[in-house]
Amino acid sequence: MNFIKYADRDLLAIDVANIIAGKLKATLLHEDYATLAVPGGTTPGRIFDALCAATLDWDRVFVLPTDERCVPPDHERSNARLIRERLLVNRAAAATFLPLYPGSGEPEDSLAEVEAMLTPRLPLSVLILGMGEDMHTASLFPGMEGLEAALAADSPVLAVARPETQPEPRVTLTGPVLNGAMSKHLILKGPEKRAALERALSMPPEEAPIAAVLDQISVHWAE
Ligand SMILES: O=C(O)[C@H](O)[C@@H](O)[C@H](O)[C@H](O)COP(=O)(O)O
Repeated sequence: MNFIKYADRDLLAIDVANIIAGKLKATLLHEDYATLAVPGGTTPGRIFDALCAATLDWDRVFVLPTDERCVPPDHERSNARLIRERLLVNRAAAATFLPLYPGSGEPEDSLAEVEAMLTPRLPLSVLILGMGEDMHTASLFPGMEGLEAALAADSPVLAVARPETQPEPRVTLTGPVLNGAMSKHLILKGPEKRAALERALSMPPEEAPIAAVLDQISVHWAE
């Protein structure tokens, strides 16, 4: 695990955007396309604001969420909405979005279609993850019903029951898909999350799901 500390959150956002753009460009030098998975939450927006202006062949990039809340695509808690409003604009508007949830109905009803869409585009070229103070990542929450399955699943995506701390059911990329990304980045802010990450280093993924993806990951942190 490579831990990078930034002087402030703006510098983190600008630098991570540059790093991600560089990884995408490097992938596109030798691949027909690149697949970028990004988190929801309050941290990635500033990164998206910088990344969307990067000069690269966005028309050869697939963008998907690491997880999705089961809400309509225009809902304020929708990760698809966050990505469309903050990342898939400017030059990055040329990228192709791969939704994990169609925005209505039971998530299980569309999983086969999502899996068929996603599988040919794996492994992920670049992965950005966030983490909660409870050491969840994507929608892999400690104590969640179905967590063990999601940590070890053969399928790349699973619908999971509403985590206790969340208002809606989720769809999440599974542990092996996240951990198998070619370039992995964890974005963290605040002392509480740095402490939570430290704790996770000595915990099993069933108790600290972030522990399932820490192998060869770059952690980008600012106060
Ligand atoms: O859909 C989500 O909520 C995210 O994928 C989730 O895993 C997020 O990354 C963490 O909760 C950290 O969120 P912050 O960026 O707000 O700290």
